[in-house]
Amino acid sequence: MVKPMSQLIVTPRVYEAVLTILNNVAQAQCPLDKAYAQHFFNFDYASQDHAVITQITGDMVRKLNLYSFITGNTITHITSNPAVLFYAWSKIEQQTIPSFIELTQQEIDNVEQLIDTAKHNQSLMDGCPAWLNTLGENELADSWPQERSALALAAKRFIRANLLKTNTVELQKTLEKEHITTRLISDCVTALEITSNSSLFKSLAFKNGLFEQQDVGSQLIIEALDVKPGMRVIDACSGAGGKTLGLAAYMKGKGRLLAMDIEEHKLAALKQRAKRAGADNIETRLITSSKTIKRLKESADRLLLDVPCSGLGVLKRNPDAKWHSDMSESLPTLRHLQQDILTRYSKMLKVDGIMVYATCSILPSENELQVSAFLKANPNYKLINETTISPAQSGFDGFYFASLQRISA
Ligand SMILES: C[S@@+](CC[C@H](N)C(=O)[O-])C[C@H]1O[C@@H](n2cnc3c(N)ncnc32)[C@H](O)[C@@H]1O
Repeated sequence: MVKPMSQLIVTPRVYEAVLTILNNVAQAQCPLDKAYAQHFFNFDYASQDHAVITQITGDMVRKLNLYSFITGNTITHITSNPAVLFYAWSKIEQQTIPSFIELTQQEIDNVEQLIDTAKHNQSLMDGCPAWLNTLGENELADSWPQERSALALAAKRFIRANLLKTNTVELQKTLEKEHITTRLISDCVTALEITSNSSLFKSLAFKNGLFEQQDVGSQLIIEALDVKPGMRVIDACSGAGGKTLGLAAYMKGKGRLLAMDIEEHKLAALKQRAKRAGADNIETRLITSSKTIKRLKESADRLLLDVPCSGLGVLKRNPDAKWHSDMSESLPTLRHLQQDILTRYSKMLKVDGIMVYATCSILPSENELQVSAFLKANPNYKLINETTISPAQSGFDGFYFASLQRISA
């Protein structure tokens, strides 16, 4: 069972908010982050209530199949009996039962009996759907149960200090003045863990570009590229620039950093974020055809291929992904795309240059097996090292990254 952070105060307004957001995710198939964004755009809450809403909704979305088993409602109709749902949540998360919910003795007995039954099925207690359990067992064998349990926990919040403007020690002091408390992370020079419930994005420190929210694994991928000021660097699947901005900070504004993606709106968001971060050596380029890539042949000292993947390493952060698809169609397509990107995009690297292939997955079929297949077909690259960040062992999100060097044309 998850140990609660503290006893949460569930007011009728919090209760209604959780049900609305949950309905949007479970019934309308809205991604959790969008459901939060929509709700919090329309309604204002005190920061304490905001935190309670996201914690309870997250607890429920992480284990929708468990709540479905206990309430007797399908996942899409999980909110049909809200009092039973909240009672079950209080019991599972060891929280105080909201004072205003009313249940019959029979409903209470039923829930308690079903929780006792569920405790004999650890996969159900971990909120793991059958398709994911089979996939995890096939790919990770004995290490899967531990990873499965780790992926069922609430995600911790981490930020990356923007080295263009500050460092972790200085940032920690600045944030304290805004009542945001943090902890230094020994494994990573840019990371702080947020230890208070404070809202980050309303802080002055965020508006001034002193940090970005980012998991430690992502920050370690940035570090692995070992970029230096003056280099020519390509981030070929940059998205909205989570890692591009970190790379820019290590480059100290010197050299050329090209951020590329196939989605224009992501590159537009990157430009906004770069402005706030004070990162002015970033150029964005939309990939419109294979020519965009061919024109950059042998041009990069460093190349990041942060490829599209199943995202199964970051289920703590995006638990809704477990319920929206069983990935039986998307996973083979993704693996094919990953190998295609490795094969074609690696040609942008100069001889002696280093590229990092990265995913936010812990499945070997998206990670080490992709890299070994690439190396077999391309003996002009060599593996320098590879790392899997295990959610079970690290407490962070799950990632994989491999550094490869091009040894000849
Ligand atoms: C894992 S995400 C990247 C996240 C990003 N690097 C970050 O740190 O925030 C993968 C990205 O690859 C992009 N993508 C998908 N197919 C692509 C392709 N063929 N070439 C380049 N980028 C692609 C997606 O739009 C998505 O933004």
